[in-house]
Amino acid sequence: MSLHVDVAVTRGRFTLDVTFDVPAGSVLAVLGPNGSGKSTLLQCLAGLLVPDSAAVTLDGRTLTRAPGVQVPVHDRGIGLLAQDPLLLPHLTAVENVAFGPRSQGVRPSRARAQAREWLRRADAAELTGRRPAQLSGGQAQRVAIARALAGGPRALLLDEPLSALDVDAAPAIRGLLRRVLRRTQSAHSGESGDGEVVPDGERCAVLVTHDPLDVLALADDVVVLDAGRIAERGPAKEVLAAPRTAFTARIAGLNLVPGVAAADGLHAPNGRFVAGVPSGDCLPGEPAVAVFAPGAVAVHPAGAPHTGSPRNVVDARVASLEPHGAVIRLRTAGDGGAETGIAADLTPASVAELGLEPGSAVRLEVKAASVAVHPAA
Ligand SMILES: Nc1ncnc2c1ncn2[C@@H]1O[C@H](COP(=O)(O)OP(=O)(O)OP(=O)(O)O)[C@@H](O)[C@H]1O
Repeated sequence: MSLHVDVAVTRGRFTLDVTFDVPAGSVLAVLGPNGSGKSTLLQCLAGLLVPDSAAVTLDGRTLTRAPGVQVPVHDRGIGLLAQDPLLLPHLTAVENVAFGPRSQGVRPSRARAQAREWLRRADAAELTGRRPAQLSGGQAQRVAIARALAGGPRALLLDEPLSALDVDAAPAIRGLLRRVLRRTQSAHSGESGDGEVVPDGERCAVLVTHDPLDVLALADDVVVLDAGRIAERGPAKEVLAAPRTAFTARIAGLNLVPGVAAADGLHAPNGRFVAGVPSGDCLPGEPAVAVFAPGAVAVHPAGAPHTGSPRNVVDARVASLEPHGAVIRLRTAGDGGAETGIAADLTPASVAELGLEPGSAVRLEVKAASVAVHPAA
C-alpha cells in the first residue's frame, strides 16, 4: 500500500511543490521550519485542500488528480492523528472509536467490538466507558490512536502527534506509536502477525514532527521541506547524522558550517578554514557543509595554548548556557561561520571550574578528525 505524491499548490505568495513516494509498510517523516509547507502537504493528502496540480495515489488508487478528481476525506482510506485528540465530547471512548466503522456502515455491535479491540491495542481498555473530559492528555491521545486505526486505513497521517503532551506522557505514546507503526512493518516483512482486527500489514505513514527522537524512533525515511520545496531527503538516520542544511543540523543537535569544499576541509564565507574529513562524494570547489557534534568541541579558557594535532581553534564569547540532559550546552554568539553560533557540551563541573557565564571569552577546539565535510543540499 504505497503512497505516491506529486503535489503543487499555491496559497497567496507561498507555493508547495513536492514529489515523493512512501513505500508500503514504511514511515516517512516530514521536517521543516515554520511556514515551510508541512501542514499544507498533510491537508492535500487528507483531501482537505484541493491542489492546483496533483497526482496522489494510494496503493494505485487515485485520490487526487487535479484538476477534477478529488476523493472526499472520509473515502480516502487515510487515518488522521493530530496534536489535539479532537474526540467528540459527548461520546465515550468506545463510541468515539466506533464512530468511523459505524459511518462506514458496520453494524453497531460489530463496530463496538472492533472499537474495544483497538482500545485494547492502544493500552486503553480501561478507558472504554469514559468521556473525553475524564481523560488525561496522554489517555485521550491513546483513544485518538485507536480511532485513527479503527477505520482500517491504508495510510496514516500523523501531525505532530506528541507535541501537545507533557514530557511524562510523550515517551509512552511514542512507544505505542512505534509498536503500531512497526507492527505494520513486521507484517510487511513476512513475520507472523498477531490477529489484526484489520489485517492491513502494509499500511504506510507520513509523520510531521520537529522532534529528532520521533524521526529516529518512528521513521524510515525523512524529507526536509524548505519554503515549499524538498531540501533534503533520505534514510532518517543518514539525514540526521549528515545534515546538509542548517535547519536539519539544528534539529539533529549538530554544528554546521556552510562553505566551499577543499581537499582537507572547507573554506567558510568569513574566510575561516575548517579542517575536516571530506566524504567520498565531496568535490573541492563545490558547495559543502562541515558538520561536528557539540560533544566534539573542547572548551578552554581564552588564550589557552593549543596542542599539536590538526585541529580547529575558534576564539568566541559564550552566548548561553542551558541544561541539556546530563550536560550543559554552551552556545557561542555566531562565531566560526556557524549561523547560530557553535554549540559545545560540557559537564556542570567543567562549567564551574572554568567559571563560565554568558559573555565569558573562551577558546574552542575541534579535532579535524571529528569534522565531517560533505556536499551541501
Ligand atoms: N489558508 C491560508 N491562506 C493563505 N496562505 C496560507 C494559508 N495557510 C497557510 N498559508 C501559508 O502557507 C505557507 C505554509 O504554511 P504551512 O502551515 O503549511 O507551514 P508549516 O510548515 O506547517 O508551518 P508550521 O510549522 O508553523 O505549522 C505559509 O507561508 C503560510 O502563511
